[in-house]
Amino acid sequence: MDGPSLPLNVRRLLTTNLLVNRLHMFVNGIAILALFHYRVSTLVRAFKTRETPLLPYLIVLVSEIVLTFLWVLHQAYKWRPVKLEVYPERLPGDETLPPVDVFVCTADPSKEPSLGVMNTVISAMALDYPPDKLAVYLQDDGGSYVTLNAVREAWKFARFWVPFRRKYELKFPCPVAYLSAEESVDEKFIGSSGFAAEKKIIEKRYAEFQEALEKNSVNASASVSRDHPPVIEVMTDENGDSNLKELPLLVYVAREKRPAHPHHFKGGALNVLLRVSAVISNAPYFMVLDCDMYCNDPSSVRQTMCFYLDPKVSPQIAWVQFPQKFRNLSEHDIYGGSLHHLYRIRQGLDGLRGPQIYGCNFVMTREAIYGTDKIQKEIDLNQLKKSFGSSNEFIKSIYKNYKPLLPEDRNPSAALEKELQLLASCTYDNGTQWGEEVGYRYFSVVEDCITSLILHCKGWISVFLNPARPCFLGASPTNLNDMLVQQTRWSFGLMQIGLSRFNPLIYGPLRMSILYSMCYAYIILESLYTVPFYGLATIPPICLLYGISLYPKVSDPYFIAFAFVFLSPRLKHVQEVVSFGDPFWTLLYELRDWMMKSGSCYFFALMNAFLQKLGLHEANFSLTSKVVDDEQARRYEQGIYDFQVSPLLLAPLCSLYILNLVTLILGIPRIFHKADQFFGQAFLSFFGVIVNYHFLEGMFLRKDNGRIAPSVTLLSVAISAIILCCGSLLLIY
Ligand SMILES: O=c1ccn([C@@H]2O[C@H](COP(=O)(O)OP(=O)(O)O[C@H]3O[C@H](CO)[C@@H](O)[C@H](O)[C@H]3O)[C@@H](O)[C@H]2O)c(=O)[nH]1
Ligand SMILES: [Mn+2]
Repeated sequence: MDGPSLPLNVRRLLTTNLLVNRLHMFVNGIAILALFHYRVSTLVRAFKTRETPLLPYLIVLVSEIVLTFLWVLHQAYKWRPVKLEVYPERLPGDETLPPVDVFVCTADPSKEPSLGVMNTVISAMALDYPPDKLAVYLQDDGGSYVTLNAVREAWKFARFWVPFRRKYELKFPCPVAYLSAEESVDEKFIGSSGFAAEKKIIEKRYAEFQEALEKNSVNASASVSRDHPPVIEVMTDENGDSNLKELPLLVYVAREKRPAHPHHFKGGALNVLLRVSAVISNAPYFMVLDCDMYCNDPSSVRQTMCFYLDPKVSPQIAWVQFPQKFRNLSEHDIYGGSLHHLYRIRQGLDGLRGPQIYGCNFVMTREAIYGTDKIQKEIDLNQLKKSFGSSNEFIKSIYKNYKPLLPEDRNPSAALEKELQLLASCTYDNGTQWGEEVGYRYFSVVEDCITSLILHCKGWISVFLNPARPCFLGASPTNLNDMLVQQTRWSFGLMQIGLSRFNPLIYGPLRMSILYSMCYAYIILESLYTVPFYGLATIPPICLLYGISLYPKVSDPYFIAFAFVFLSPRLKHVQEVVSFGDPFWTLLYELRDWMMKSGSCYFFALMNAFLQKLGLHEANFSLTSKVVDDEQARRYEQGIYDFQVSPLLLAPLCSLYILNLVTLILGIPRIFHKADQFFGQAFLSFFGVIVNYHFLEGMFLRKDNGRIAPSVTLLSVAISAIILCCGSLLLIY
């Protein structure tokens, strides 16, 4: 018999990767040391002789120090790669599964169309989990009647969809995914006449549902309100004709919003959901979904139970994280939407303390996010109110044997209504520990990263589950502007943390291992790449123009060290991409993305974070649009860059490109006459110009709408001329 003897989860050390990684670290580390030996000795000489100008030399040195610093931090990810596997089929019977609450956040029906959001909600209701142990909450930050009506329509459709999905054990919990699937997804029942008839009915009802939502969405953007009281509605059975026991709970929540009160973006929304759900269903575990991330595999929550029902590991685990995967990626994923560059290395985190929270697609324990694991039984009520706020009912809910207030018919009593209004009010947090020590932390616009940093520092661990069949599917930005804007927002949020007392280089090592602090430090300080990027994209080309050599001659033995430090990370990249099974051109796209981020997103993130420190900039959350622009989508599909990008984000990149191109052309005579001396330096610019060929195309060769606007090109020419002049003045004379 299988049973207690068979493990629910297995952790495998990836030995080959581990060996390759450590070997690379060792060899590359030595080459870096040789490089710095050269730098320091030439600098000392330059100080004495004053032959070469010092400033350009120092800038290049600082660039190399920052690059090395980030490289060292990055190695922590590669130290101990581990893969986790789960066996949900070995789970005990349904009666032993714990309840789970699902939280979906949405903010604006004009940017996040209702049909998509409702498909996410319905897919969560249709998970393969006992319906009486599943509750789905939709938090609407738009406070929009369009969304509320859509939820009511979704509830109507779910009454048919959920039992249908369950009865035929369909592998697709999301209606639109099931109905538009190309392959035959239900061949198991294809012969049975009952199934065919039922599927027809479902198709018809889905069409009606879709039509109702379309009608309902006409005034979507006008329906969004920033000034409204809390609205909470539990969907229920007005006519008494459906069996509520077969359907998970569905609750619409719009927290109170007032212009004068900070609402803390998604972190604030999730904290309201934690409180509201506590007095309605109070499951010990909750799952978070973004509104465009539907459930693709019905077994996702069960898979997480392979950890939570394993007594050996469960007491320390705060969350089980799935990756974000996307259904709309083209073969040429030019904007790096797959995020594979992240997932390739994240295996290393499981060998340490586990992955960060990636915002959605994870199942977490309330205990961890409340911090109640350390609360003693005899603690005084006033003390608890200071932490958790004034609601007695909520405080009762943090104890194990609490019975939530919602009656079986799902019609809230007046007392419950009153409690809900209090818990979803915008002043509830005031004077409490919410956002500070309890719940999602408000400190940064990337609520996920700061919250996981703090929980990891408190001793919690997490695990990363990346099964072959994606459990959740979302939509990735398919144009350059959205990609850059999103990245700028993330990087800004991370820099908020990096510039605060939570800087993991200081905050981390006191509370967790050095290796793990390095992982956090890397993602949080990644924006620092902008420093060497600007340094190396301006100084070497300008110096080339003036015949100042910054790198060893090709005949110099030190040249090998430089060449190695340049080449070996490229080769390591090849190894990682190939062994992960990504197509070869991923190498090029990832390199381009990294350069675009470094020149644009990281730069503005760093600036804005400094400005915020000085009180000159206010943190904001620019929602990514989930509405698809057909022309842009077509270009993305064909692998053609769409440069309809805010000039602010684009001009720095174009300027750097022009600068390198021009200096390279003007420097040709020098390169040929003194190839030995200038090869390295010229190669750097050459590499940048070749890798970023799409900029050349966008500025000078393309004629379509997606090209770089001539005004931006002109502006960039001017900027690069200014950089050239200033650079020459400052550095040469
Ligand atoms: O004030 C807000 C802002 C956003 N959201 C919701 O948050 C989710 C994520 O917003 P989106 O604009 O899609 O941002 P992304 O950049 O795609 O989000 C990534 O980055 C966020 C911040 O780190 C994480 O919360 C997300 O889970 C992660 O997918 C969406 O469902 C929004 O509706 C709110 O509910 N309230
Ligand atoms: Mn999103």
